Amino acid sequence: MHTEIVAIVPAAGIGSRMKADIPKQYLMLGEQPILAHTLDCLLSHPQITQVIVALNPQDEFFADLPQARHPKLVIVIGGAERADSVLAGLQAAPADSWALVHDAARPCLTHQDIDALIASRTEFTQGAILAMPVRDTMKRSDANGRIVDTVERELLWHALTPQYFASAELKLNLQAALDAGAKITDEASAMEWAGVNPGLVVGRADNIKVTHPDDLALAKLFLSHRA
Ligand SMILES: Nc1ccn([C@@H]2O[C@H](COP(=O)(O)OP(=O)(O)OP(=O)(O)O)[C@@H](O)[C@H]2O)c(=O)n1
Ligand SMILES: C[C@](O)(CO)[C@H](O)COP(=O)(O)O
Repeated sequence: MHTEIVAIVPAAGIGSRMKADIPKQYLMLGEQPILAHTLDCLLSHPQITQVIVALNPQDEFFADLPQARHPKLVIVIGGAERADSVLAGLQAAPADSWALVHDAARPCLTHQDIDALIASRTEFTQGAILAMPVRDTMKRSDANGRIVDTVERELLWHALTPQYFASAELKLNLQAALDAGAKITDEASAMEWAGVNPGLVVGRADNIKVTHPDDLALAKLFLSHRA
């Protein structure tokens, strides 16, 4: 059974936690911006037929990226929240495709992890996400920063991206969850809202999301080790 696989890249954020003077996806990471690294990984994967990028309506940087002219690329306008940007990408996805939704801010993704996630569909037929088991003891705090209790960590995971679902099912469930006012911070939470139990595929620890200023040096170190 051949299924078309598209990548959807929410890239419409402003990166406020990064405290930079430009959106974080355009901060230089070695020789090119963060988003360029992310796009290179997805555009070069042989099973990905389209890369749909959701941009901020005020984006003034994307057109200058060499990747902007790639024949596999499709541009859509993102929305107020990440989920809205993903939904805009899903509107442009072929109806019978499967979507790999991947944060622009995760530039250290590898083909190895993409291959593992795509292959997981034989086991997780309703979709799966890359994730990392929690390694530290996990504490829950009160509003004053004091420990309330320790959370059992054996079954806790860090959700990563890509997150891999049938485009039509994800679009339907994401729209319904948002219409119902559900808090949706990743694609799996929309599928969970609809009663699906997505699979968890162990991903690389270096597939970090560049969120705070010190994440940039870490991402640079990870990519330099690849080279
Ligand atoms: N309205 C939004 C908000 C976020 N994103 C994208 O979703 C990804 C993960 O979100 P996050 O790391 O939170 O990025 P920002 O929202 O830009 O960061 P911040 O929350 O610090 O402003 C990023 O690639 C970001 O560009 C998006 O496409 N549309
Ligand atoms: C999708 C995600 O990267 C999974 O961990 C995360 O939920 C994004 O959160 P953000 O606050 O939008 O960065």
